[in-house]
Amino acid sequence: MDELERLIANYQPTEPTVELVKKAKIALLSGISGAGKDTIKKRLLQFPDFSSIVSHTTRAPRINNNRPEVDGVDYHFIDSTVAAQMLRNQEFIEAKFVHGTVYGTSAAEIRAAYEQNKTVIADIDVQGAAEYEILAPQSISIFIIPPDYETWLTRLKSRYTTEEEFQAEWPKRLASSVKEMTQALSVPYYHVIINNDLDRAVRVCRDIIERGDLFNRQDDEARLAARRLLEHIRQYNNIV
Ligand SMILES: Nc1ncnc2c1ncn2[C@@H]1O[C@H](COP(=O)(O)OP(=O)(O)OP(=O)(O)O)[C@@H](O)[C@H]1O
Repeated sequence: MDELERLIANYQPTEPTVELVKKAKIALLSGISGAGKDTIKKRLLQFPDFSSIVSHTTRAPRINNNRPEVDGVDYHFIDSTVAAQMLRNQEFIEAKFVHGTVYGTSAAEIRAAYEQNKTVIADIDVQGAAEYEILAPQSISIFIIPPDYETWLTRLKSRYTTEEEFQAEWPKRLASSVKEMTQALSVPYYHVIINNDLDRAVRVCRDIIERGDLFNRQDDEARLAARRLLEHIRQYNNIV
């Protein structure tokens, strides 16, 4: 086991960090690939009461959706020496070691937002949101879905220049989308948002974040829509 792996295996956040995470205002945006997480997050960040959580990673920046990742926006790109130092200083809320790469969220990201009374927004997978539910049960978890199967495919395809490129990526996206949606629908804490009209989706997101963890009929209807969409995805792709 190398030094970084050992530091992560034994990692514990400080007590003040644990406390901070439990009282911060946190909104988590999950959803299937192409549902609109990034688009909605960017719109929310235009309001002064939101800020984003940018994670740290030791991996190199790469091209994402035809765009090179930007330091400080997509991730804080750090080397192994800095990562080891941050781990020793207990600067992270949590840290992971995935295929030789360190990923972590620094407490400073949340502290700055907390001191300015802002809500932090993170675009996170269902597994990550489940971990936040334990660390920060007050966080608001939102699962974004496209309005229907055809619209989803059109939006996903719009990212690729050729049909071949799309087809090469599709099996991976399809499998992870079915998995993410199935997991999201199996837990009670998600507010589901149908991203049809973008302005409306952003407004609903803001309303949900402001009103806290109360669920209402609109949430039930959106959950039903998510179940129907999942059924359609399975049917159209012969997934049993
Ligand atoms: N309400 C909307 N109406 C029309 N197009 C939309 C809407 N929301 C998002 N889109 C478009 O759909 C595509 C996918 O959106 P986005 O990149 O935000 O998805 P994502 O959930 O972040 O995906 P991924 O997890 O794969 O990065 C983009 O081209 C975006 O411009």
